[in-house]
Amino acid sequence: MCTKISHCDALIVSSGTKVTREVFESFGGRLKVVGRAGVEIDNVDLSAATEHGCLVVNAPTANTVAAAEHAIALLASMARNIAQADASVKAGKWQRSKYVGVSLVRKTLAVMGFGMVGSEVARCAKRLGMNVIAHDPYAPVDRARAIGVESVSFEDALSSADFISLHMPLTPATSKMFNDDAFSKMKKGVRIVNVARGGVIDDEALLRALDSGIVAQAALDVFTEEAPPKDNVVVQHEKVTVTPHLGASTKEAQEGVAVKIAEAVVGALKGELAASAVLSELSPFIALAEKLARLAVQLVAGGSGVKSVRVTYASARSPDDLDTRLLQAMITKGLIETISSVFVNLVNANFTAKERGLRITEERVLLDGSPENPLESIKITVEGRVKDGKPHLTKVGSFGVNVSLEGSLILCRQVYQPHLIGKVGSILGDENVNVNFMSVGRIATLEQAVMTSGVDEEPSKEALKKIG
Ligand SMILES: NC(=O)c1ccc[n+]([C@@H]2O[C@H](COP(=O)([O-])OP(=O)(O)OC[C@H]3O[C@@H](n4cnc5c(N)ncnc54)[C@H](O)[C@@H]3O)[C@@H](O)[C@H]2O)c1
Ligand SMILES: O=C(O)[C@H](O)COP(=O)(O)O
Repeated sequence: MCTKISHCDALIVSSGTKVTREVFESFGGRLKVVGRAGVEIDNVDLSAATEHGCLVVNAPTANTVAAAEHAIALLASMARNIAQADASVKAGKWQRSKYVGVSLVRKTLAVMGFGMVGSEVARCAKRLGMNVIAHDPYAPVDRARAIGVESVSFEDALSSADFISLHMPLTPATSKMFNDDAFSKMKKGVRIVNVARGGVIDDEALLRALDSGIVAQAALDVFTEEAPPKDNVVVQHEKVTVTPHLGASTKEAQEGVAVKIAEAVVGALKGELAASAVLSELSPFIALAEKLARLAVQLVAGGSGVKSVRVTYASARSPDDLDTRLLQAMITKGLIETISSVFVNLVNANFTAKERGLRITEERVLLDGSPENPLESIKITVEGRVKDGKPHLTKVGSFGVNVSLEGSLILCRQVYQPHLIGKVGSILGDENVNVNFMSVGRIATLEQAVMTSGVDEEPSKEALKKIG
């Protein structure tokens, strides 16, 4: 493929095509945009795209209904053993008592991930007479309430659901989040549907849950490895119904993503601002804006979600001399990409924010002093500056801190008291996680504080739980 495509300016792919660093290198810098005709862009090497100055755009809404309909189809066919019964009759058997199913009406469905697909599944399930609850730490509570769905905690969703349908993106936080611990909290006999990403389920843990009867049935459209090996024990399990990543495979959805991605690619090729056109003086602030937003959205996890964000730029430049469109696009990117499968770039940032009901208001603080430096600081809920060309976090809420935003950070709110720093250090040390710096921002002695630790390695979820 690499020889043919080296004469192209744009590439459009589905989830099945891996756009690797080698593909970008084979273009010799000619490739200007990669279009992902779908939602998830986990098949595109984004750091290679950035290094090669290539925009990546996707079509995040055109297959939503198709995916939701597929989830409902799998839910209903699993509950009534359609796939297993079909195979049985085709094999010349007539086993009516073997395939007695369960009803959906008045049963509780937990929708995990209340975004475009999850909320559509919830609407469909309510029309089928199901009681629907949702778990999504970043979705505004009123989004679920608006359609009569109760937002609940992860544990409450697991313990009260008869059916669980997964609709969150595959991120470091959601990878294998349905593991032995999660299955142990579920109601015995629960039924699970996954049309999100295979990686959110720990396959071995699912197998143990199926064999122990905790999980009565599973219906899977997505897999950790696609196509899964023929002898994959989960795929071959008699209690499992499987389809080959068909969530978006309707004529209507494929036409929809085709039109949307063509428009996005043309828009990108004509785009006002391309990544490579970034004014070099703003470059360090681009990274700062995105990192502050990624941090801010995680700080509100479990709250009512992010609906409106106020951004304050402190600068000695007059407003007319400082174009913040790019900074706002990067803030949108940080706020949405951290919790979603949508890929945000300069071309789609405004549209994506509006589509998710995210309001970003900007204000300026005009500083005295030399306009040499384009910006003194950017404040979201967190505040940061650029020091020696690197993004720095300087405030979390009302707490002053001073930490580099390079690499991974752990932030802990606490009442500052002796031994806490040592305890956090030893929990991380037990996991061979190297702490490259630690700082505590506090208002006064023995008052509320924020401890910020920079770490070289990603600590385990268990370690973070212990620190919490
Ligand atoms: N099987 C298919 O063919 C198919 C089709 C469409 C979408 N998908 C996949 O389904 C997933 C959802 O798609 P979408 O368009 O609804 O995306 P979306 O971004 O609209 O929704 C994802 C939701 O997950 C939530 N989320 C993030 N982290 C979470 C966590 N830890 N716990 C609970 N919720 C969390 C986000 O807040 C967001 O609301 C994506 O992974 C997408 O790739 C698959
Ligand atoms: O992420 C998506 O949009 C879905 O998984 C569909 O992927 P596809 O483009 O391979 O159908």
